[in-house]
Amino acid sequence: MSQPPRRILLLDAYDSFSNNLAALLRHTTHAQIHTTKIDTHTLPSLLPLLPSFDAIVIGPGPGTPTNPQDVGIIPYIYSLAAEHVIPVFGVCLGFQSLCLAFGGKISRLPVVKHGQSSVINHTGTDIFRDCGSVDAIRYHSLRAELDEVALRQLEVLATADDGEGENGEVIMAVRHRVLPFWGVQYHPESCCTNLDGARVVENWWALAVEWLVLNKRPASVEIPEEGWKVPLQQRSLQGSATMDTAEKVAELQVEYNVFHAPCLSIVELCELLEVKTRDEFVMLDSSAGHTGQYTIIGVFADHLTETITWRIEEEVVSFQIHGYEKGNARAKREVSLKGVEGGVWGAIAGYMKKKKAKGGDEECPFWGGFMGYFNYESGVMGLGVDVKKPRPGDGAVRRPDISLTFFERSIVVDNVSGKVWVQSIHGGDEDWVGDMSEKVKLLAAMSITPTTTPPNGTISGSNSIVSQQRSNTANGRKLPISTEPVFPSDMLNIKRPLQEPYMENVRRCQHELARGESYELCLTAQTTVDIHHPFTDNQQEKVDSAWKIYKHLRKRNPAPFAGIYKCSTTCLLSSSPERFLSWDRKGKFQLRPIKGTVRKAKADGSTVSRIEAEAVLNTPKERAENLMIVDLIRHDLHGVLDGQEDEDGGVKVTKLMAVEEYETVFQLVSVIEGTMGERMRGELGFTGLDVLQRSLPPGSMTGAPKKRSVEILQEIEGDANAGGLGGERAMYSGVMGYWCASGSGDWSVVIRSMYRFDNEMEGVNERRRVEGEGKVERWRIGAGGAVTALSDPEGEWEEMLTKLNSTLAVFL
Ligand SMILES: C=C(O[C@@H]1C=C(C(=O)O)C=C[C@H]1O)C(=O)O
Ligand SMILES: NC(=O)CC[C@H](N)C(=O)O
Repeated sequence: MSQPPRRILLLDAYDSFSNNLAALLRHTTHAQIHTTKIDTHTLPSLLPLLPSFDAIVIGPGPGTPTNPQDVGIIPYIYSLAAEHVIPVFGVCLGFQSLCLAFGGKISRLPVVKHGQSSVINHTGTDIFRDCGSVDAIRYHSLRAELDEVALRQLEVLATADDGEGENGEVIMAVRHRVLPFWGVQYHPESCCTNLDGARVVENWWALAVEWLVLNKRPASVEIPEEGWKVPLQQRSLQGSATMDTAEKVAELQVEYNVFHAPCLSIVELCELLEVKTRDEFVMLDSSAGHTGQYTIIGVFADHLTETITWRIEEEVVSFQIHGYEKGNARAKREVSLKGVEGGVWGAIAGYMKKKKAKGGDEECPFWGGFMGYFNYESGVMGLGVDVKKPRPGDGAVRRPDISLTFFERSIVVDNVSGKVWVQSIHGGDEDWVGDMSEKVKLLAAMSITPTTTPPNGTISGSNSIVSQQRSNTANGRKLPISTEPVFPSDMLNIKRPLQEPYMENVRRCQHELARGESYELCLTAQTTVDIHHPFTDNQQEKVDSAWKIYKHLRKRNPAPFAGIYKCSTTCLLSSSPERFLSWDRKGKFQLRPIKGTVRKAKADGSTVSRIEAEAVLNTPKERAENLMIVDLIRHDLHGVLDGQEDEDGGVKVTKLMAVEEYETVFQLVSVIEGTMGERMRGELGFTGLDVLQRSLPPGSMTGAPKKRSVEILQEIEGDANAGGLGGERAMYSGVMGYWCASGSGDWSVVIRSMYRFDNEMEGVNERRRVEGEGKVERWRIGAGGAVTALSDPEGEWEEMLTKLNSTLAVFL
């Protein structure tokens, strides 16, 4: 007779590492892991479910075990009546709660440990059986102390010696002397805890099963669906997207021309497409090495190109078709989100569900599809955190929190090989593809100088990204980087955050870290640049500096994830170095968080060398900052890719803390990858959008644990003097990128960028016009950095300025 599966209940205390623990449990125990939040159930609703489980694991989390709101149902687990007792393994907050439940005392560590490793001294017995030398990662501000009375109930299995100058000896693991309860203070699931450190989970499971057998606990029964409160299986956005039955899935045939144009200038190409005079222009631009290879331009077509926008406050999503006169009834429709599963995300997924592109060139990353942004607040909403209202800058004109344009026509340039694709998924669009190809070829031909182009049109030596990047080249020659500001300084009014309030915010963050509320907080601030345009008689003339500024930006701060999104009352200009999330057509996912920054320019005018940068980035402070985000990102990815009982996303860290060089900074970068299984992508209808939605906002911009950190930052970032917008970040800290109708996607973190709202510009204009001073437009630039317990406020201020200046430099 086959045994029923073993099941473990994982209680998640709103941490950003819980899914890593679930993955480790799944691999080592081969049991089914079911996760629920610490406050989903009350004791009466949980008790009837307990026979369905063989053990409970209580995860880490922010806050303190003495605060009922931070621990929810946890204390009840340790005080279950004898007939309900079940084996338990507590990690960090779960461990501290175990100690507290049996007489231990919780206090603050004099020196907190977040993302740092320690040698664990252990007994070599019990859950440490066969564990050799344990090197483990710690994320805690609090400690458990056990006096004689508590020690009668709990046995210490491991400690770490932090030295008398720090915390002295800190308890790292305990077990109850009679009951089947174990706990560890360190994080066995961290990717930098060694194998011997993770082995405790395997040993615990063996001991737990032994206890189950000895105590003749009956085999677990099926989980009753009702009473469980959360769906046992996650649903995909497309799986739940309702489709108009009249509408059918359209197979969109890609028509394309591909040719070599190695001397094509991206700037000239944009100008050919009338970037200077158009109200709307969208381009994802790669103007420097590493991950940056392609430039993708979405080409607007009258009466065809559609933009989807949504604002958090609204219960409708708007669809606007490009090119109609204002007021034309066909230009815009609004669709109610009432009853739409997945809300605006479900609506976006449903839109894409009907569009499947085929027949494009596999080598080309984008065939047609969505390009646009999700701002920071749209991600915050998804965490179940309220967005602060009223939002600054709000005015008469609608400012979307999500804006995505569906492009049927596009031009893609491979900046390494010089290949160009002109493509359309509109069907019957050969004429446009043909005409546009001719125009682009002609433009490229005009730039060609015989010395740089081989006669047969192929390119030699194209294997180095850097050597073939054409960002700062014209006709193959490297241009000197222009240091001319875009506008004369008397036209500008720049308002930077003030140093003292910013440093005070760093200290406030550190206070929260000391209290155990967070392990790392990415503090940010915003700078405004007002451009005062001289008065002209023609007030209708549109102030458009965007292209002028962008051209400078791509020269001054070349970046792999640069871009322009000028559409629907907002304009975003980015020169981001950071990929957030990409996925290919076969379901392979990649995240590439950056954490750890060194400025290249030294005070004496010389430049920091790579070796010097590596020395700085190899310190415990920088490595800890990066590791915390790596563990958080692993959690985000595991959360979706391992979501189904029989699915294993194979989440792996493929690059840990590599030093990468950019125009003005060195950065510490890690790469995390995973795969979405065929069943998930096929039958269950999961797409990259599911991963994107559940991973926003980017962890590198929040800190860990994500939810609590976001709440804390909303409070701290309110102060206007410190560059706060009342807790709002808007486009900054969001993501920008594409979701191709072929199934792939690539999204960057919106940093080293600037953005503008039309209403802000016009609001100021009106006043200025009356005063006869002309027009004013306002750009905002966000910048910040991760604050940890090891940060120094002055250093954080400098780091924020370094990042700010990589973008602000175009105005200086
Ligand atoms: C906050 C910013 O950057 C983020 C913070 C980093 C850090 O703390 O080292 C590095 C890259 C980004 O994830 C910014 O550029 O404004
Ligand atoms: N990782 C954790 O669970 C941390 C627990 C607690 N908030 C502390 O800081 O000590």
